[in-house]
Amino acid sequence: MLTIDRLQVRYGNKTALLVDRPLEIGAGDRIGVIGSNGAGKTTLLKAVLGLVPYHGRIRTKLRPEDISVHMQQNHYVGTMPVKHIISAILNTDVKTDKKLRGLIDFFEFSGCMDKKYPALSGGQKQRLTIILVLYQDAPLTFFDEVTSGLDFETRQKLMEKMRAWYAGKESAVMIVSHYYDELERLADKLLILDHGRVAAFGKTDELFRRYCGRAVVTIPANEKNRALTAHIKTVAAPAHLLAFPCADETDEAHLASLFIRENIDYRRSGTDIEILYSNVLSGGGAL
Ligand SMILES: Nc1ncnc2c1ncn2[C@@H]1O[C@H](COP(=O)(O)OP(=O)(O)OP(=O)(O)O)[C@@H](O)[C@H]1O
Repeated sequence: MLTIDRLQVRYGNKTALLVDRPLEIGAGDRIGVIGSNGAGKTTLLKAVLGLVPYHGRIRTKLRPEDISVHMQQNHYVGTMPVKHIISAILNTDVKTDKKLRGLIDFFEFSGCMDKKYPALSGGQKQRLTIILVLYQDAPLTFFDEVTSGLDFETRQKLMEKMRAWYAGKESAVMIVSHYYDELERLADKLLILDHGRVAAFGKTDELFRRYCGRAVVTIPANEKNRALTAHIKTVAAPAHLLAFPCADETDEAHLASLFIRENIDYRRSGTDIEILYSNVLSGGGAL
């Protein structure tokens, strides 16, 4: 659908993004893009959309109108009800357009239609833009931090809706997010950027196996737990956790029985994107 190859974006004399390997986006892909502030995530979307000059190649048969985008900041007229904004932007009749009604119902937005934009909550504002974006049924859609600023519960609900909306659809989605939990729900591939470079790209489960093994078991990083596990191999993890890689079931069972015996709360995961991200950045590798 779209291949990004040897892409370089510079702002002045500073390289903001350098993609040194082909990144392929295919039909049905759900690609999560992660990286710390300034890693080049938005710059990548802007290059694909032709909003910034770049060197390199972006190969696609998609026409500009086949790509839709939900950028971080959106502003709408604040003096008229939202329903008029929707019908003006989409050039359709809100009352009779079945596809639009379906989206409004799906995202539980009908109660907001008579409100003005400034009167909407953060989550409602995001749902408005999502409805406008999804209405286009584009083969490829970019979402740039759709849920930033929303509370945990609203984020979870919105992501669950998005996941359900896209289930079984052929359209490809690329979603930039700082929230690992929502990417775990939505993305099956990951693009990890670090200081403008591609640190990793691939299927989430394959990357997980490469960097962390079959699973990781995590426990709180306190003094007692450190002492107890000093002899056990760890992988990189956020500061509040100790993470132990497991190559197979036997490793998992061994750790679980130790932690049960010692009455330590533990968590097992084969998909934890935060741990995966930590290990990609720390240059960790296979077990
Ligand atoms: N218009 C611009 N002019 C100059 N530098 C820019 C411009 N836009 C972005 N940059 C710089 O390019 C780098 C990448 O920025 P980008 O916005 O792509 O990061 P990001 O990964 O999306 O960050 P965030 O998570 O904070 O949104 C940063 O160092 C940023 O300061």
